[in-house]
Amino acid sequence: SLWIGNQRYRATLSGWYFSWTELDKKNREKKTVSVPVAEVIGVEDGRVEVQPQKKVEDTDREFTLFYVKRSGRGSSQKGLWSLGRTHFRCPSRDLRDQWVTQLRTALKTHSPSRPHKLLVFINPFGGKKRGKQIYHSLVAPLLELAGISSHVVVTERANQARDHILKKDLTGFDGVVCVGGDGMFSELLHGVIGRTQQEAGLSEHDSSGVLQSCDLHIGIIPAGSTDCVCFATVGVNDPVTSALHIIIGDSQPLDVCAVHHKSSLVRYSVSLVGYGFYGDVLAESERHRWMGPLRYDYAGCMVYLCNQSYQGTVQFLRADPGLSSPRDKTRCLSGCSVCSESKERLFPLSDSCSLYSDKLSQYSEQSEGEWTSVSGRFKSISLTCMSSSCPKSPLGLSPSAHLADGTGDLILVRDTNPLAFLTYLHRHTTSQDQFDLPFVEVHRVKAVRFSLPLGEEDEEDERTEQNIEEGVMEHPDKPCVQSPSRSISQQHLAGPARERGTPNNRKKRDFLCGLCCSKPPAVSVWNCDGELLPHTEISCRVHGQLVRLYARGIEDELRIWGLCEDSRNCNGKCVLHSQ
Ligand SMILES: Nc1ncnc2c1ncn2[C@@H]1O[C@H](COP(=O)(O)OP(=O)(O)OP(=O)(O)O)[C@@H](O)[C@H]1O
Repeated sequence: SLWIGNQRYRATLSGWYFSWTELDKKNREKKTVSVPVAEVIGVEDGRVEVQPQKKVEDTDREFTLFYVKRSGRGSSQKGLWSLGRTHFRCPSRDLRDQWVTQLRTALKTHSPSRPHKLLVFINPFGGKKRGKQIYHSLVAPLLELAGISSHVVVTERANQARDHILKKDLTGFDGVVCVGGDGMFSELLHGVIGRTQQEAGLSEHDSSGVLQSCDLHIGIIPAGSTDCVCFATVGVNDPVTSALHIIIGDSQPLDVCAVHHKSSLVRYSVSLVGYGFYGDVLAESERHRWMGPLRYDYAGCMVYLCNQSYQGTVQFLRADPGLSSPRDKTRCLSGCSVCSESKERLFPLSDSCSLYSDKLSQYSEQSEGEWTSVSGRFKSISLTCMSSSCPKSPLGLSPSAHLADGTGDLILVRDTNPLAFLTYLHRHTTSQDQFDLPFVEVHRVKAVRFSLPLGEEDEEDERTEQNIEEGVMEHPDKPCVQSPSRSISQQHLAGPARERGTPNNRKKRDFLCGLCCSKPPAVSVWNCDGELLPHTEISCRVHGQLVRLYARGIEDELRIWGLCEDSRNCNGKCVLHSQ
């Protein structure tokens, strides 16, 4: 027996769950709360509080249990986690000590993959510039409670986090965490992938090459103005929820798309590689950064009104249509079977029992299949390795895309009238099928190539050379990836370099001349996870499960609330994780 306040409970710690059942005066069982041991954050002697400030009252018959608490069933904030806390009173000090010891032992046994030491990068300028405050007030106390040590670096410049991961000794760290937005995540992504390839002696510049998947986990504490990767892998943008996923050592593999130009790696992407509409919107929004996050809405309207479309040829390698399809109406949710079955296909030589075994994705030219080619005028071309859902588009760019099946969804929107294109865009904000339109096609692919029509590619090369001269790209033989990061790309594409008047720079400036100019621009720009790419002719290849995030994908509400150790016998009285 344990007491919470004056109420008596029957508590059991059995295998994977710690449960407590309320008893009435006649010893009849009422509601049960059941917490998976894997979701226990900490067990402390006495009455302990951590929020708003740490307070310890060392009473000798009490202990405090901290655990993951989900927002209530049917809540509008699906996926939101908070820190649950319950003070238990035991009949004696001895029994209290036994409970604490047993719970801590269970925690060690059932949660072997929790991190012990993290390297945290805070971007003090991301989003609303609250990164430091968010970390110190909301995240650090939780890490301390869970016994996780952290080394914090407050960045002083763009790419500092990436360079640190690439060059510094990371012995002892289980994972790297960013406090910032998608740009900071991208720095960590490039650092972790680059470092892993360096250590494996592999070149990132070989577009058909095999990449080593990364053991160092990445955590995201959302504190940016765009936190799409966090939203798509956790389901909400909330620092506490993300911190709790990190603490319990959740592990979500993620496909990564490597973007190459000729024989050089340009960048890695996890959410969107987009040409045409999405490229133009980013380029236009970069010119209005002073507007803050509103710039995206403004740029979206302006680019839509310009009604541009672009000529080009898209070639792609289809993924196996027998495994899944972008129109099969499924959703990639936590524990997705398509993604878990893909592991064996992607890493047939790995020891399936070990999450951390050394593994190489098994791409080979022989098994690639035939390239399909589509030419024409496109309003937009998008490749996404995940649904890319976000608060504005809850189902995302491709609602049935998977996080970790080694494929991406290629969405081709052919030239059409402005009203039809508006219908396509609008459907992203509703549950209507955006692919059920005659000018839209979607393919599940492993690789994509894009080329410009004859006559356009010279100018593209000219720009490429100019960018290389300006230092956007580093030498291909250099082992680490040179990402044309936000700052660099802004500097060289959106910033002063654009104003120099080369043919391409002129073209860039004329994005919005469709309304008034007789000769609209022939070439758009690629948007790669919110960065402008310095090249137009690119090739993309999806590397299955290349990195791992401290996340678990979006949880299926029905599964969570229906999941209970003995749900068949509890007659609905049983609650997994208290509300
Ligand atoms: N100390 C720093 N000074 C300037 N830039 C930085 C610093 N630290 C990180 N950065 C860069 O700032 C960029 C944006 O950061 P982040 O993604 O955290 O915020 P954000 O508000 O979501 O960004 P944005 O709105 O520009 O997309 C990143 O690409 C990162 O490289």
